[in-house]
Amino acid sequence: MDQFDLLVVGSGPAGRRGAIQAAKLGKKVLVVEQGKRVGGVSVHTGTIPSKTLRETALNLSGWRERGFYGRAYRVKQEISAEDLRRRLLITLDHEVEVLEHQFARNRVQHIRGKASFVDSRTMQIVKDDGEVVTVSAASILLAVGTKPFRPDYIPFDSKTVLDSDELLEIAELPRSMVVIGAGVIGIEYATIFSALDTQVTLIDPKSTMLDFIDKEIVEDFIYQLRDRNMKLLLGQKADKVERLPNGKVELTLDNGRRIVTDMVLFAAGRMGATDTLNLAAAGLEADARGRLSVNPETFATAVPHIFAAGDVVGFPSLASTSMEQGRIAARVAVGAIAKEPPKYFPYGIYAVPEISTCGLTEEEVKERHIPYECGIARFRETSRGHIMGLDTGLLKMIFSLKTRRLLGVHIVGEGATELVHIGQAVLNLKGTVEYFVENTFNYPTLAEAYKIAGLDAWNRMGDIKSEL
Ligand SMILES: Cc1cc2nc3c(=O)[nH]c(=O)nc-3n(C[C@H](O)[C@H](O)[C@H](O)COP(=O)(O)OP(=O)(O)OC[C@H]3O[C@@H](n4cnc5c(N)ncnc54)[C@H](O)[C@@H]3O)c2cc1C
Ligand SMILES: NC(=O)c1ccc[n+]([C@@H]2O[C@H](COP(=O)([O-])OP(=O)(O)OC[C@H]3O[C@@H](n4cnc5c(N)ncnc54)[C@H](O)[C@@H]3O)[C@@H](O)[C@H]2O)c1
Repeated sequence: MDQFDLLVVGSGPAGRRGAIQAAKLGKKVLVVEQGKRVGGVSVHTGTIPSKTLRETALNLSGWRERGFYGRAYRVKQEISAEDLRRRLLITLDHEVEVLEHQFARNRVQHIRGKASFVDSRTMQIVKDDGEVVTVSAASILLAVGTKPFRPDYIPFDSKTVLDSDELLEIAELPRSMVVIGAGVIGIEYATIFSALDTQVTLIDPKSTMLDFIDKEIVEDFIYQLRDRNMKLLLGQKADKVERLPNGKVELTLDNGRRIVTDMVLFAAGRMGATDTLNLAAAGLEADARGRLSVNPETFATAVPHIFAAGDVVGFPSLASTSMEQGRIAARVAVGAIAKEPPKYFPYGIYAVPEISTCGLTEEEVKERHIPYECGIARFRETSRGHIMGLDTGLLKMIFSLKTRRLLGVHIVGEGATELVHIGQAVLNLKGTVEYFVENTFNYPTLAEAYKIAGLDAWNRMGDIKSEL
């Protein structure tokens, strides 16, 4: 039986970063991955495919140029599912190639198979051909991620009623689509398909959406979705979903309303992929959603030499945070020093338009009774915005009146997920409104919106007090 310093189950962002970190510290590392290729949900069905699809949709539809040339502008008149898939396959190939090269350079061994516990230090790996390999390790990192939540009352068929993993395989683009679940996945895909001229209806039992995002940003976002004729049915539930003989799908909502559509995407959350790990043999137990509890600083589970990181430990379930969690877990596992990441990390929602945010929302600032001032800039006020033909886009910053420090930055619009990092740096370095007022920004850029929003707040906050 082979013996390793660290055995990593799963090759997504958490597993991959953890494995390479341990290898960089000179440890003998094995990664087990059940999928055909390394990369995890992030590379094969989640982050990278959805973002590639978005990029292709925006490029081929000419979406970014419509501010100038009108809503009828198209780069390609007939966009097919094949057009979308072509770019996807090339991007995924590159991602996997880079990852395999990283493993090879760092002497990380990897094996294809399904891992499950024999005891707390031993796992068996069942390969595709049925061969069983047993390995043991001083520490184990569970980075098994999640799979889509698929309740029994939804008649999934991979063609007209699908989950978000299956959506990438569709043969043709639907003319109409109902998305069930207005979480991040549902919203991203709903807006991407809407940009491709699919008539999209988004349904969620909750009467609000994106509750963790600043309300003003969500209101602006919703306005933009309605303005382009997307239907938002919030506070409504699909009680029944039936496939019709003519190939369409009929939904019956809890208020009796019926909707007939070409395709249904069910995107109502994900479950930790722990059901086949035989956790009990290691002395571990998952919660009802298949997730594992960990110490938030070390990512150790209840069994001290078994760690878990990434989506399997729950919030925030991002590729970005999963990578950091995996790295920290691996460092702790092999006895190196690990530092907690800064408190505020960015959240990027790659909808059309993008939303990105870091720090406290205005609602949170109010709840904490912090006296504050907001600064707002609209992209259409920037020269770069004029050049790009933008008539939407909003950047909002919130400052403490007491310390003048930036408390939160919230953006909706073109480039939001890139722009947010300026605010994130100022926030985590404890910068004040003066940073934006005193520094010169490149011109013309969208980043100039920071300057405009900074000045907007500063004009109302008054000049710096002498005691500061
Ligand atoms: C549609 C979609 C879009 C997303 N977009 C973004 C985004 O834009 N930005 C962002 O930051 N995040 C995004 N995410 C979230 C992101 O993909 C996840 O946070 C990230 O993939 C989690 O990484 P992970 O390492 O925990 O596991 P995963 O990436 O889920 O990988 C886990 C791997 O473990 C393997 N595995 C599981 N069980 C076993 C076993 N028993 N034996 C062997 N192997 C096993 C699986 O096959 C899988 O390959 C998105 C997710 C989805 C679904
Ligand atoms: N850009 C990004 O960072 C990004 C993109 C996609 C996904 N993700 C991650 O993936 C994870 C999963 O995303 P998600 O959108 O599937 O889940 P989610 O939990 O964020 O949202 C699920 C939505 O479905 C609704 N819902 C729950 N049960 C339902 C039911 N039975 N019928 C109808 N609606 C129901 C909920 O009200 C909620 O609005 C998230 O945690 C997210 O962080 C991140």
